[in-house]
Amino acid sequence: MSEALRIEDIHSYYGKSHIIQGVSLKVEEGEIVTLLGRNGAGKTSTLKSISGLLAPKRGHVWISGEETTGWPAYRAAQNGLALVPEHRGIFGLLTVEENLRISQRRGAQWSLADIYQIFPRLEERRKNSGGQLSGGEQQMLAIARALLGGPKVLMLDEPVEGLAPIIVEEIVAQIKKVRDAGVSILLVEQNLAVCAELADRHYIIELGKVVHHATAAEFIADHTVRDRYLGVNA
Ligand SMILES: Nc1ncnc2c1ncn2[C@@H]1O[C@H](COP(=O)(O)OP(=O)(O)OP(=O)(O)O)[C@@H](O)[C@H]1O
Repeated sequence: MSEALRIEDIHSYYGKSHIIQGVSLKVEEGEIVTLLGRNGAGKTSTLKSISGLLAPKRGHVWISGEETTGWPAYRAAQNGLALVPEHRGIFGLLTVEENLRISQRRGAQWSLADIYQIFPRLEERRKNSGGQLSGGEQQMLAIARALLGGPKVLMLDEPVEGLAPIIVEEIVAQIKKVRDAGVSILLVEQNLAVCAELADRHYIIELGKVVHHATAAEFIADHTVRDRYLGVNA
């Protein structure tokens, strides 16, 4: 198996605040890996450090074996990295189909037909404006737009936060289909049932440091980890 994403000893700051303090992790090709932790642990800042939205002061980032450390976000995106941020970033005044068409990259492997196969609701809603969509549909549109850029690695920041259980199930199934289509995924998510269902491996981060790493089976078996690091008795 080869590595889709690797970061090593990343240190990032907001002003003088040393927020990310030496994070290392990897996502192998075809894997879904989660980054877990309490509020403020540094999960979003880690994704920003990988994508180039927050320039790390130390450490290294590789995407599909190519070092992209310090690259601006648009260049990392061209090299196969996509980030779907928490506040979804879709165009509310454009229709669903317009939102998709402006994200299409010439030569990328995803067609609109491929997208509609994974997200049939988007096809049903293709003439509606982005602003008319439910929260779950907006999340699907945000993921679909990211895919049209042809990423090798997709980073999702809390994709099911605040959504009804039935929509969560739908999005979980869609994320699996995206993985099955060959996209490797780094997932930040607070819903532990979703993480347990989707992921091959988990990293837990606390105060900007990775404090625990577990395979899917270890994570499901070891309830003390959830209590200790995540503050839940799940
Ligand atoms: N733009 C910013 N400027 C200064 N400090 C920030 C900024 N963004 C985040 N922080 C701080 O950095 C720390 C890590 O935040 P981050 O958003 O990465 O955490 P998180 O694990 O994603 O948490 P959450 O689940 O609440 O989103 C927090 O203490 C937060 O207050």
